[in-house]
Amino acid sequence: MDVELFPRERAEVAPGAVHVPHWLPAERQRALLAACRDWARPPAGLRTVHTPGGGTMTARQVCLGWHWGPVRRCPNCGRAVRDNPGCPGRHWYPYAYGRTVVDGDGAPVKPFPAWLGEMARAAVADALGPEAVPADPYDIALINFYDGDARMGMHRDADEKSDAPVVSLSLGDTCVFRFGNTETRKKPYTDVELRSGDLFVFGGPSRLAHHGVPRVHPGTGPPELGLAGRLNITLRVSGL
Ligand SMILES: O=C(O)CCC(=O)C(=O)O
Ligand SMILES: [Fe+2]
Repeated sequence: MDVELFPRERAEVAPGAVHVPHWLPAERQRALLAACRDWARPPAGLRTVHTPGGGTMTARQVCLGWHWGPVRRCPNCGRAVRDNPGCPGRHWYPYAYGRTVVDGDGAPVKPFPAWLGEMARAAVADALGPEAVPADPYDIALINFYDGDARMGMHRDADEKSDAPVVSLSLGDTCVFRFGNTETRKKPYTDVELRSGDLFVFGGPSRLAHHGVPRVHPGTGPPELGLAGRLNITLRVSGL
């Protein structure tokens, strides 16, 4: 139960970017968490991601439908991407969607369930209106798990061919979600508090806006959910 003095209201943070507080009721949060726990198990389970720039992501990730990872071969010189830091091709197209966990156990990516696609469509309709629901099916889920000091740097979700809105659902600990602009990683941006059950949708002119998670507040999730840390599920249309 929310016991806030001032109930949190839905807000359009930028054109096409809408925050809907407590979109998922408690029992749907529990069901989604149970599904995430299954997806996180091997094979093709939760893994540590090495970013295109050579860093290591502190949030661990599992993908459904399509796996987001390094392309196996550099399109420029044909060598394995991580073996050729000097090759300019590395900077053109280092990461892409594929069907196997090339940077993990090599297993096929887990399927994207139809019910998750239905949830994404309902989320877009609620947040942006029925006319914003894409014709193409949602077919990618990226599930990020934040524990300890995990966070996520400012980036754009730009590896999809479709411009369908991205749907983001949060479970567990509250975080600061920074939603910026399409031009730079820097200001102007708006900091939004995402709590367990919150929905955030970004499409239209905000589809390629930079965003990130500068902070997660440990121990702030609903105790009855039974999750230490934060899970974020982003649902996307690949257009592939
Ligand atoms: O954890 C979040 O709220 C954001 C995740 C994200 O931006 C991504 O997976 O691309
Ligand atoms: Fe993102």
